[in-house]
Amino acid sequence: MFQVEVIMDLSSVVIQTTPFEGQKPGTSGLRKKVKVFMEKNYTENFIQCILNALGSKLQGCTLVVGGDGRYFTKQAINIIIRIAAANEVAKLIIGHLGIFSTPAVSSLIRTHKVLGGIVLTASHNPGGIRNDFGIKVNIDNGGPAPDSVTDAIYEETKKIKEYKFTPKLETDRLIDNMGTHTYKVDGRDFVVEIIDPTTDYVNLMKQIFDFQKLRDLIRGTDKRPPFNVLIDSMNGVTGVYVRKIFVEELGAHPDNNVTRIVPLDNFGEIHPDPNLTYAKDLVDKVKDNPTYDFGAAFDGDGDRNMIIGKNAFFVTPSDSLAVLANNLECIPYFKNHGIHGFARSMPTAAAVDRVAKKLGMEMFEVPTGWKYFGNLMDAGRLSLCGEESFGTGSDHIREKDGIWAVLAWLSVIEHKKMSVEEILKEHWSIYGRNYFTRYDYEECDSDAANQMMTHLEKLIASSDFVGKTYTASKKSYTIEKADNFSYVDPIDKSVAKNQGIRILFSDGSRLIYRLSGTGSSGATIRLYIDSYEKENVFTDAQVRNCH
Ligand SMILES: O=P([O-])(O)O[C@H]1O[C@H](COP(=O)(O)O)[C@@H](O)[C@H](O)[C@H]1O
Ligand SMILES: [Mg+2]
Repeated sequence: MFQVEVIMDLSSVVIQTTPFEGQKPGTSGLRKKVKVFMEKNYTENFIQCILNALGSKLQGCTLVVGGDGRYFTKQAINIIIRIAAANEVAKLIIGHLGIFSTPAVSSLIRTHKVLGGIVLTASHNPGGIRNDFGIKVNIDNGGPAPDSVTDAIYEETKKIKEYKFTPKLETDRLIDNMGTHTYKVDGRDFVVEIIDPTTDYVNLMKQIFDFQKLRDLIRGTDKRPPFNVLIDSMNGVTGVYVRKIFVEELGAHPDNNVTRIVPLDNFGEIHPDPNLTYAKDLVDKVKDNPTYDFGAAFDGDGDRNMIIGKNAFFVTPSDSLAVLANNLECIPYFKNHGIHGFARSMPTAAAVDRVAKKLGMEMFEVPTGWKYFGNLMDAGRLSLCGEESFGTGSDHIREKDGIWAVLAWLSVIEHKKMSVEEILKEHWSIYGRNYFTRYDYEECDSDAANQMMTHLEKLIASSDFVGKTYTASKKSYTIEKADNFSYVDPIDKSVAKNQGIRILFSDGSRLIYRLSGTGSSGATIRLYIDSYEKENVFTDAQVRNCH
């Protein structure tokens, strides 16, 4: 660590620009192909619009900046530094080499009590020069910006005429070394602090979990053999955190217990998305080696997770949420902070609702997007939430958190002294099972996808739709209700409309159609099937839901 005092007084300049079409943030920030972000002024415009949308809070503020290290991260950071300096931002806290996982940004914003952050990621979308980049804004609670903020940014992008820039501020290799750099820009102090991306986050995890118990689980003790894990970072940002937490703190073996833990700017040409399709490598390794008791994978920016047990026994994200909800006493954090309610996104299977009911907890159903959980957490009404899209998290931060989810699962396993499969089977025999499947239709024509949604909307509005009965595999399903999901935030009363077509059946089963908000081109249609069984709980979900 070092301090650099740059005495020279730098001046900012104003550069003329014109708006770009389509700079509308999606579910989780602006995601486009790298080559789009590389167009002259494209990234500069968007950054200036973010700062414009911050309004009077901008002057003298501190922002956290970093991301999953994908291609174009360094170039984007250099642009952010020069634009922030010219716009009277007082300080940027940036991860060494530009690296911060999304959960780490959320944590840093909270621990440093700063105005917000700029997260450079396209999450699970492939990286590299031919693939995706993304820019996302987080607000002062550490969470993704709500619609009101992203709408304001979008409005700015439609009318931008100029951006401010500090051309002589030398950014070359700035993020390669940790330390504090102080500049004079237009007579004001401007500070860039480059920090270790792991320190704050590792400390947070140590406060939440019992690291000694987790170490005993992984290393084994006189009384129990080592619990053999395989943690797969999929060449994404979690690699640096996995090395610190699993290898250095918890004693996992660097060759046998962790894999793909060096972040690569193209994720090694894979799709860094932890699911059965894209994390097949992990699934195969755990299947082929019966000594593995557990496997987990994360996405590019570290907020998603997938959990599998011995023989690659798969835990759906919806079940993962329900199991954790049922076992929070295994995690020290919740003993200290209490448990204040659960939530899930609308398409997520309703397994957690049953746990909430049994425990007498408040339960919320929100639109897809982690940003919808923030207000409830800030109001002290939500402790644990999750999404079918491989997101699980708690009110320790305001993002979903992949590493947290794995440590939570290991805490439950340590406490219950049961395997992943045993835990799931016990859960289903108590609560019944929500069989869940999702089908994705990617890169569809956008107009055609929109027409399909319009058609569905008309269909569910027809007078004889509700009450219709369908029979499949000797079971009858009667439509009880159908709508296009809309949500009124219980805290600030903001309204989110058109969040997906829901067809709800009288036994609690559901069919949901929605357009994804995270792609970078074309449309992705998602079809979700959630079907509840009280008794028949041990069938394959694909088989069950295809009937
Ligand atoms: O991409 P991430 O990991 O930030 O995940 C993002 O998108 C997911 C949905 O994606 P889609 O709109 O494609 O269904 C959301 O569930 C999640 O809260 C959001 O952060
Ligand atoms: Mg992600």
